[in-house]
Amino acid sequence: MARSDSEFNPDLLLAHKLPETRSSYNERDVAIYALGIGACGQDAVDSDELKFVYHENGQEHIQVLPTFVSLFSLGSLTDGLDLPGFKYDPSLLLHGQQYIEVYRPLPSKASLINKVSLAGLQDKGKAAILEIETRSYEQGSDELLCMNRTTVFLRGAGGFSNSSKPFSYKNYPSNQGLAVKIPQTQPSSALLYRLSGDYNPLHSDPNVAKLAGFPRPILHGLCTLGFAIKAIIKCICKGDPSAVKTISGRFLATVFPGETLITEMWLQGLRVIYQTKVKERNKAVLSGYVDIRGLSSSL
Ligand SMILES: CCCCCCCCCCCCC/C=C/C(=O)SCCNC(=O)CCNC(=O)[C@H](O)C(C)(C)COP(=O)(O)OP(=O)(O)OC[C@H]1O[C@@H](n2cnc3c(N)ncnc32)[C@H](O)[C@@H]1OP(=O)(O)O
Repeated sequence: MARSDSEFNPDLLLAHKLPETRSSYNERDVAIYALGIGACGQDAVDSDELKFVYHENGQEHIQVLPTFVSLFSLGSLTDGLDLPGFKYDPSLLLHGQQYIEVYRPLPSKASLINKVSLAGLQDKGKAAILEIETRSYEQGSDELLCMNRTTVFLRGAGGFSNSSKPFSYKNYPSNQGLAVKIPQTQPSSALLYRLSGDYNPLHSDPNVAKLAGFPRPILHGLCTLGFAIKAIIKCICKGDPSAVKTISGRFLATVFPGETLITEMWLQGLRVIYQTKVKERNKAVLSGYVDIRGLSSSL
């Protein structure tokens, strides 16, 4: 892996105000996203999943999976990594965690205003951790639709503060039985998923992947998250995507397109604890929790 030639000035970085961004999506975007996380991947008429890609039974709108909102954080940094007090090699960046809150039913098309802020910065010695919060509103509405907190793990960028008291900032408070096999990812999964808007060549270009220290392109973290949460919606929420209130996930290890993902889940009250493993390597790659609004009485 190449050494990072990074420079951090936490005071400058945290004082920087990030601009609002605008974005929009339509039903085609919603369907392409669902296909990218494997909806109907094993069965084109899957009765639990057709509604995410097609107007099943004449339904008026395609239903939106809650992890779709993770795409709203992709354009958070309009100037890429060009931030004051921050110099970093983007090829060494890995997605560390994703936290999502969905406040209202998701429309199948919308124009959005995204308010972006830096929510955290930590010096972990060998790495720096940066957290970016994106609060999304429908244009013309004062009501918050959803919130994403994206944690990026910046390899080689730690050690910018006093090692006896490493820099740590966060602007928010810190907070059995069911197992399901998720259909395996496809060798082309990252190539399809990138069409939802994350064109980082780490996921498609073998040379870029090698420079970043991987034998071949790796799967987008948010694609793995989408697979896992879709399984929870199927198994626990009886197929109802609007039952999901909050999603939290930490990416523990890389996934290669084509590997089989198995998600185990445990229901504790209205919280689902989950862990996703790559079957071929018996390796945990993602863990976290999902808070749900309620369970239907027939469960
Ligand atoms: C300014 C730049 C921002 C740009 C942002 C743009 C907007 C948003 C876009 C976001 C998308 C970014 C691009 C997407 C890329 C991807 O999708 S990459 C694929 C998905 N991610 C992965 O595959 C990563 C898988 N995980 C790993 O490989 C490893 O877990 C790791 C991240 C390399 C860390 O492992 P390791 O170095 O062994 O760490 P540890 O020694 O275990 O721990 C050190 C400390 O770091 C904390 N930590 C560990 N893992 C994470 C994590 N995933 N997230 C957050 N924090 C982590 C850990 O707790 C340790 O801390 P302390 O306990 O305090 O010491």
